[in-house]
Formats: sequence, C-alpha cells, structure tokens
Amino acid sequence: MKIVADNAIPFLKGVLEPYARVEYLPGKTIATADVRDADALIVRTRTRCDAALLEGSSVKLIATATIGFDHIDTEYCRRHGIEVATAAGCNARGVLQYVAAALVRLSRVQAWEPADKTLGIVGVGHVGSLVEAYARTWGFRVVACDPPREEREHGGFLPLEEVACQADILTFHTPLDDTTRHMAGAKLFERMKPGSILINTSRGEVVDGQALRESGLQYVLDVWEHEPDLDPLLLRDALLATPHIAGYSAQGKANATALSVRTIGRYFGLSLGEWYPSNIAPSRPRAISWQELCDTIDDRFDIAAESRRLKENPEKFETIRNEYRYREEYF
Ligand SMILES: NC(=O)C1=CN([C@@H]2O[C@H](COP(=O)(O)OP(=O)(O)OC[C@H]3O[C@@H](n4cnc5c(N)ncnc54)[C@H](O)[C@@H]3O)[C@@H](O)[C@H]2O)C=CC1
Ligand SMILES: O=C(O)C(=O)[C@H](O)COP(=O)(O)O
Repeated sequence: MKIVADNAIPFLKGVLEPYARVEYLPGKTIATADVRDADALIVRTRTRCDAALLEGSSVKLIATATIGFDHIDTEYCRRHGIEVATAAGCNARGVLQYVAAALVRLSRVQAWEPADKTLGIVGVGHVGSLVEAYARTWGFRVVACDPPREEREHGGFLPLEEVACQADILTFHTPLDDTTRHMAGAKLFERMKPGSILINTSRGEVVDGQALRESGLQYVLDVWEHEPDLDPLLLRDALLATPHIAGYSAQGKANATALSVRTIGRYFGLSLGEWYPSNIAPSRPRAISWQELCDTIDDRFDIAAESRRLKENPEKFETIRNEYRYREEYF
C-alpha cells in the first residue's frame, strides 16, 4: 500500500510505516505523478485535490488533517468513488483561543468591556458554538446566524443582515462554499454599524477583501483571499493580521493527525485503534473568566506580536506558518 502525506503534518512520521510505504512531500508540490499509484492521501489545506491531481490515479481515500475541505473537489471524489474524510472539529479550541486573544487585545486598545458589546457570530458549528458559549460567560451580548441550523432546529438564529446590523463585532465561522463565498461584501458592510469590527478566521474568500478595505470598517484577519499573496493595503489597515494560524494549537494539530490516522486505520483495516500522539497532552476544556483570560492570554498567545511579525514580513506568510510553534490550549 502507498500513502502520500503532506510533510508538514506533525506527529505522523513512523505511525503508518508498519503498514504502508509512506511518501512525505510538501503539500503544495504534491502532483499527479506522486499520487498515480497511491492508495490514500493525507493532506492539508495546501493540496488541491481535484481532477487535475487525481484523474487516472488509484487513490481510494483522502484524509485531510483540517476542518475545512474547500481544497477538495468532493463532487469529483464522489463520482470517482474516492472517500473523503475531514478532521471535523480538530482545532476548534485553537480558533476559540485566537478569537479570545483578539477580543482581549481590542478591548484593551479601544477601552471597552464585554458588557458594552454585541458579538455577532456567523456559522455556529464546532468553532462558532465554542465562541458563543465562552463569549456569553464573558458578558458579551451574542446574536448568531446559521441558516442551515435554523432550518433544522428553529433555534432562534437570525438572518445574516439582522446579525450584521446588531453586531459591534462580527466574527465569521462558516465553511467556504458557493453559499458563503463573498457573503461578507459591500452590501453587508453598508448594514454594519460605523466603527464595528469584522473578524475572519474562516476562509479568506468568505470576505470580499477589496470591499472590506473600502468599507471603512475595522477588521482582524487570519485568512486572506489569494493566500499567501496578500493585498498590501488590506494588510496595512488590519487591526490585527495573522498568517492563517488561528487553529495552530498543539492539541488541534494532534487531533487532526489522530483523526487522519484513525480514518486510514478504519478504511484499510489496520490495527491503529484510537491512536493519539503520545507526547501531546489532550485538551482539558474548562471555564475561564474574562478577568483570568485578560491576565493570562498574552503569555499563551501574544496576538499583537504575531500581527507585527506578519505586517513586517508579509512575503514570509508561508514560512511563518511552517515554522510556527503550536500554542498549548489552556481552556
Ligand atoms: N483559520 C484557521 O486556522 C481555521 C479555519 N477554519 C475554518 O472555519 C470553518 C468553520 O469551522 P467549524 O466551525 O469547525 O465548521 P462546522 O462545519 O462545524 O460549522 C460551520 C457552521 O457554519 C454553518 N453555515 C453553513 N453555511 C452557512 C451560511 N451560509 N451562513 C451561516 N452559517 C452557515 C453550518 O451550518 C455550520 O453550523 C471551517 O470550514 C474552516 O474553513 C477551521 C479551523 C481553523
Ligand atoms: O483546519 C482548518 O480548516 C484550517 O484552516 C487549518 O488550521 C489550517 O491548517 P493547515 O492546512 O495549515 O494545516
């Protein structure tokens, strides 16, 4: 059996070798010739898995060590009998802690308290639900938009336009698909309160970057259209700007690799059980007060320093993320 894996997926080396020939390659360079005789791929967001890569290959399974899967042509895979497995929820707490760090930073710089603000959440899945639960305990008023969930659950989710009108801070946690591409554009920005803040940790293409830049709104961006080639003006004017590292926690990466390994194990009948990297302590979720968060977050994740690093070295976008020291989740 042959497996082709992105060489930047941590904790993976040696785990599958007893069962397969594993070829590790930079995600961006994985090409048709590499996957032609492969049985499975383990990828990240940097490998486009579409007809151009997969046509004529023997790939039966693609495991992505990420939550998002917009880099995979799932329709092509379905038509060609290729199973696709994601690492759903793997780094949701990493993103929660990123949003927490951003909120603390903004509250300091702009001198406000959570009780003064309405937080709008767009997409209330693994990440959005965590942000909602913690933000409520910190004292924010929360309004949320999730049409698919509203249709299923009638849970009081509001239309996007309504959430945008009410929010002082609007944070996006949707997948990128045909319904969400540029969902945040000029028309939505016109509805938002002057001086309100947009946070995007979902995918760059969910937000129309040019319209955002021209909107006069304030914004925090972790994800960008056309990554790693950033719009220099969009970067310059961001309150906080980071290179797609919101989900880069040690536990998030460990979960991602573990879920991918287990998927391979189940699919090919390998005795990998509930494998998890032995050197990473699993997440230990707990409540944290706003005060404790403010007192501790800088030592755990200095988002302002991260932002300065990207602003000073935008051409190093991929290098910064490749050399990133994964943060420990601590709540
Ligand atoms: N910046 C980073 O490092 C990371 C980014 N992400 C991104 O965040 C996204 C969200 O992650 P999860 O919460 O785990 O995904 P999820 O699939 O658990 O939740 C997404 C939610 O968005 C909702 N949704 C779908 N279409 C919508 C629409 N048009 N309007 C409003 N809501 C809509 C869904 O119903 C679902 O509840 C991922 O798809 C990924 O692209 C995820 C992890 C790390
Ligand atoms: O999980 C996702 O979805 C993400 O966006 C990841 O955090 C990005 O992960 P990599 O592709 O850089 O491993």
